[in-house]
Amino acid sequence: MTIKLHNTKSRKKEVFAPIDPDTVRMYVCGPTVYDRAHLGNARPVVVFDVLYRLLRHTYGADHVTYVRNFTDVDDKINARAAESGRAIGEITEETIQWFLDDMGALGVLEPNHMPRATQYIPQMVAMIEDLIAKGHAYEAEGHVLFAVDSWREQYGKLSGRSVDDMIAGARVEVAPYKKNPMDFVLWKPSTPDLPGWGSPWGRGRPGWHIECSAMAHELLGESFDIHGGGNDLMFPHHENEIAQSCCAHPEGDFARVWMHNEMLQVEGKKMSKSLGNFFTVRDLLEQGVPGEVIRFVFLSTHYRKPMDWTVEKAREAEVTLRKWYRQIGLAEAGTGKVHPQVELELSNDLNTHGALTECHVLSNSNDVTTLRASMRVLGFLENGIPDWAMVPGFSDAETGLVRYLLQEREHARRKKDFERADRIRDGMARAGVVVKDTVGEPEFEKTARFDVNLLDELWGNTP
Ligand SMILES: Nc1ncnc2c1ncn2[C@@H]1O[C@H](COP(=O)(O)OP(=O)(O)OP(=O)(O)O)[C@@H](O)[C@H]1O
Ligand SMILES: [Zn+2]
Repeated sequence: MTIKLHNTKSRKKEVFAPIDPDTVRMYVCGPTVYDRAHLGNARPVVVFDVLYRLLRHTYGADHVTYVRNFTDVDDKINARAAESGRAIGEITEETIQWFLDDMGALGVLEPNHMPRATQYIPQMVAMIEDLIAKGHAYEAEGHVLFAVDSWREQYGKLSGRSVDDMIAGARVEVAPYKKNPMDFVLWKPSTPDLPGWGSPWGRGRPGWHIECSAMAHELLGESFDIHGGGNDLMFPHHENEIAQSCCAHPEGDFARVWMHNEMLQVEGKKMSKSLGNFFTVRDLLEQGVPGEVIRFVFLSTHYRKPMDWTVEKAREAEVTLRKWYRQIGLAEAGTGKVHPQVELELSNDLNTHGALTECHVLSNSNDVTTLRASMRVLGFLENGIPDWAMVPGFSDAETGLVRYLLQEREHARRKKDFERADRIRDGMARAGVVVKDTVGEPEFEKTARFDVNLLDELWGNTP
């Protein structure tokens, strides 16, 4: 199967061929951990999870190495600690767990490596020393800065800007110790109250960009296949990652394919913490929106298009998923093969919308085993049919049937005819009725595979 991916670097869809055919290597920029992930933050996580799944499906589960970092040293974290009076480690630890729980609820697989920046400080220091030695960085007032002029021709290629345009257009911090306003921080000094590590330039901490370069190099080498992230990171973060990595390791070419997802928006503006127009993934989950519904809404739009979250989209997604789960449950469907059209759509630059459209076709033709396999490759059904897909509510007639059968079962039990009691219980389970024996009256619920005909039959066949 040929996978085509849109490469931001070439601005084209390219046929994907891994450097090492035995192991595809990809890196995605992870969150800075000081607060709950908002819905926008979840978009790249879900998008690159689908890519990870597609690569595993294509090359084999053990032939993909996916790295997604945690930025656990950052001024935003320091600020949060200062204002809350809590320890930094406590905040980052808690936030990482929140993140993993929330993304898990969206059906996201854990990457193979989730490096934390604070565990790679020696590698960052070594890389910075190397950059200084090669003439791409300089020390000034306890800071180390990357000298953009040392790489002027290349800098800005990913985002398609020239250094001069960037200087004119960007709001860059013009510190007196910078030789060029575009120069960016690799290392900065820490005061005693801030986290810091010993270095040749005194006690300090790394800049954000060098973190990703160092972790990617350590875990994936100087050339790897795919680098992903939101398109808001393209400049300056990714541009700076490229500059650092290519200058420190000129023998490699850092990432071959650069993929960027578009933003989740709220009324035309990026959902972001700084704009304050956000709600968290946890908010939605607590409102009772199932994680798989959130996932479905994300995958209904191509990752390179901006999108909104709407209640209507969530409702439609839920109705569809319920229908599909019910079909799969009713048929007690095993897992067949992923439909070739679903593979084709996903291989075409992750056309998840097209893949879901094909799932609709499979549902309409009641090809449930293929539907099941196809949904799984999209990251649904990971833990079987979820509780929320249970069909709510019994009609009066159905309730009458269930009550009658429960009475019969109770009757049999009293007469110690346990075989009959069990037959009734099992028959009800087959018909998709789950009975919970509680202290008073037994409670019962429908599952997605509820079938009134089976219940009717049981009623007729229970002597
Ligand atoms: N609205 C969004 N849609 C899609 N991805 C987003 C959105 N906002 C942030 N991201 C992604 O989430 C990750 C973390 O971003 P970040 O911590 O900068 O969030 P943010 O809300 O933009 O914060 P801030 O407003 O403080 O910059 C990045 O990979 C970024 O690309
Ligand atoms: Zn990064």
